[in-house]
Order: sequence, then structure tokens, then C-alpha cells
Amino acid sequence: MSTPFLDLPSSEPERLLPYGWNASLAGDFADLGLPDHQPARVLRAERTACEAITPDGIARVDLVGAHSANQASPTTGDWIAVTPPEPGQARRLAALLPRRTELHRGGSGGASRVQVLAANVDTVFVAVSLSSALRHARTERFLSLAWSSGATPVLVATKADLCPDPDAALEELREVALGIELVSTSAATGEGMERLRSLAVGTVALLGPSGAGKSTLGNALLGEELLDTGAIREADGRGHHTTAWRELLPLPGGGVLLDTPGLRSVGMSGDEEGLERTFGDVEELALGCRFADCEHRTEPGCAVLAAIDEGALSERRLASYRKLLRENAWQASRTDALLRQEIGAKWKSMAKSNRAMKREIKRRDTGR
Ligand SMILES: Nc1nc2c(ncn2[C@@H]2O[C@H](COP(=O)(O)OP(=O)(O)OP(=O)(O)O)[C@@H](O)[C@H]2O)c(=O)[nH]1
Ligand SMILES: [Zn+2]
Repeated sequence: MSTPFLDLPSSEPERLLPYGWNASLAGDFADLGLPDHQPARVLRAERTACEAITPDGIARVDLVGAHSANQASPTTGDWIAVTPPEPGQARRLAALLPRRTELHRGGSGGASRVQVLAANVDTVFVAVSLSSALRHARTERFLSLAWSSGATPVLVATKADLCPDPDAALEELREVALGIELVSTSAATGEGMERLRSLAVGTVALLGPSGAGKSTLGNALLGEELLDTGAIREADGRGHHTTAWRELLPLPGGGVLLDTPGLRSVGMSGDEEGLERTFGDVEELALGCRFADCEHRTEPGCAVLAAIDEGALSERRLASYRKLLRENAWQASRTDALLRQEIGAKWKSMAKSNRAMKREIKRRDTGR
């Protein structure tokens, strides 16, 4: 196998390794057909420039110039091709490498475009604090966002040391963490940190409500107090927005931590695929309903209501699913009509045929 590096005398491509550079990305870069350029990863993006790690170290990259207007603009986590270093010349963006994953939120305040918050995130740690009342609907929202990005979510329960009955709380969370890893942690005792480190695969993003302990988890992974935690912020009023701030930080045991201000304030994006995965149990049950368009309210032969009667599904979970679907529909109605037509119609027909297929398979399996 050829080395994933480029043969550039002045540069040290090893500099990209702690940021996730690998042979597969080298292949993507080669496919661009820009042999005179260099690969780089975006550490922080602004409107007209970004900061990136290049084989020559961290550099400012101008977004104007060769990069065409109809291409997506780079965001934190993107791999890009940049012009080689030239004395007295700023680097320029030449191309964006294909994204493997995309964390996004729906347009808000009348904006019609979906806003991409981060690219190429492999693992999302969703933090939920055990020190306050659990709000499952909110947690499910974060998990959906993670699923829809293409990354693998992990549910991280924080502040176990402050919880009077952590076992009961975790038991509850297990239903929410359907099919994913659930880790109980405490920054105070170090509980769960080793396991968390082993789950920090690739580029890791932290999601969760304010005060859930994201910065504290990040610092534990980094082995250094690089992120300001609530306690420090309160003490000296410092924020994340200093110019020296980089949003991608290599982890000592491999992997990269991604921490952007935008991710700290995400809600729900118009995405139903992520919901389907988060609520896989409800979707699965719904396949057994007599009517294909069953809304699981009063319909006869409703398998979802039957499961609730039997205690196999909690009413709370169905209610939470409904609420998120409603919220999604509302979000979708706010995005612009064209986008809605294009994406909505495609998704609807896909979902419809998917459902029909699943029902057919189920029918055959059960011989009905
Ligand atoms: N006792 C205890 N306190 C913790 C733990 N984890 C975090 N904290 C405290 O909880 C507070 C909030 O933690 P942060 O890490 O700042 O939370 P955050 O999610 O980054 O918050 P935002 O930056 O507002 O999004 C801080 O005062 C932490 O010291 C824990 O495991 N145990
Ligand atoms: Zn039903």
C-alpha cells in the first residue's frame, strides 16, 4: 500500500495524522486531481476564510478565488484541498473533499437553508446529567440529531456522584439509549472515563444541554483543562470565542475532539430518518398495526396501543415520539417551499415504499 502522504519537501504530512488523516482520505484527495495542492482540515470557519491544519502547520485559508460559488462552504471538520505555500501569498481553498457525515440544523429565523454545524464527525457523545430531573424527550432529540448526521451516538450519563439512585436513573435511560452504548460517568470520581476513552473513535462531538458537563467530559478526554467549564466561565467571564480558539483538538489516545459554539445550542432539525432510528421500537411495533396509516390513537388492531396495554412500551415514549414528529413537521413547514418539495417528496415516497416493503416482509414472515 502506498503511503497516505504527499511528497512535498518543505512540509511534514505527519502533522495531519493527529487530526484523522488516513489512507482513505488520501484516496479521496487523489481523486480530486489536484496534485499540486495540499490536503488540510478545517479547525474553524468564518465567512470568507478559515483556519486549517496543513502539512506545514496551522494556516489561514482564504475562501475566495478558485473555489466556485455553488459549492458548499467549508465548516469545522471538513477536509479540503488548499493551494501550496508561496511566499507572501495567502493560502486559498481549491476544493472540498466529500463529507462522510454532516451535523446540521434546520434553518431558523426565516433562513431557508439547512445549516451545517460540523462535518466528518464519527462519534457523538450525548451528555445527560444525572444530577437533575431526566428529560427524555430532549435526550431523544439530541440522539436523533446524531443519528441523522451519519455518526454513531453514545449516551453519556454525567455527574453520577450527584445522583441519589444512579441505578434507577440508568435503568430509565436504557430505554432511551436503544441500541447504543450507555456510559455512566463522574468527573468527581473518574467513574466511566476509561470506557468513554475507548468509545472516543474518530472525530468526537459533544452534544447536550447547557450545564450537562460537556466541557468537563472534553477535558477528561483531553487530559488537560483546555475547555472552559461552567465553573471557570462564571469565575472570569471567559468564553470560547477568543481568536486563538480552535474547534478541533487531537486527543492523546487517538481521535479528535470537536467542540464548536454552534453545537452547544442545537435543537431539532427537520429530519425524520434520525427519528425512525431513535424510535426503532415504536416503528417496529407499528408494522404490526392493522392499518398502514395507523396513528396509534383509537384505531382497532393497533399494535402500538396493545404494547402500551401490555406494558411493553411506555406511554411516555409514544408521546415523546409524537411530539418530535409534530415539531419536525413544524420545522419543515418553515423551510423554504422548494427545499420542502424536493426533499419532502423524495423522503415521503421513500418512506412509503420502505414501509410497504417492511410490511410485506413481515406478512410473509408471519404467514399472514
Ligand atoms: N459533581 C460533579 N460535577 C460535575 C461533573 N461534571 C461536570 N460537573 C460540573 O457541572 C458544571 C457544568 O459543567 P460543564 O462541563 O461546564 O457543562 P457544559 O455542558 O459544558 O455546559 P455549557 O458550556 O453551558 O454547554 C460545572 O460546574 C462542572 O464542574 C461531575 O461528574 N460531577
Ligand atoms: Zn397503531
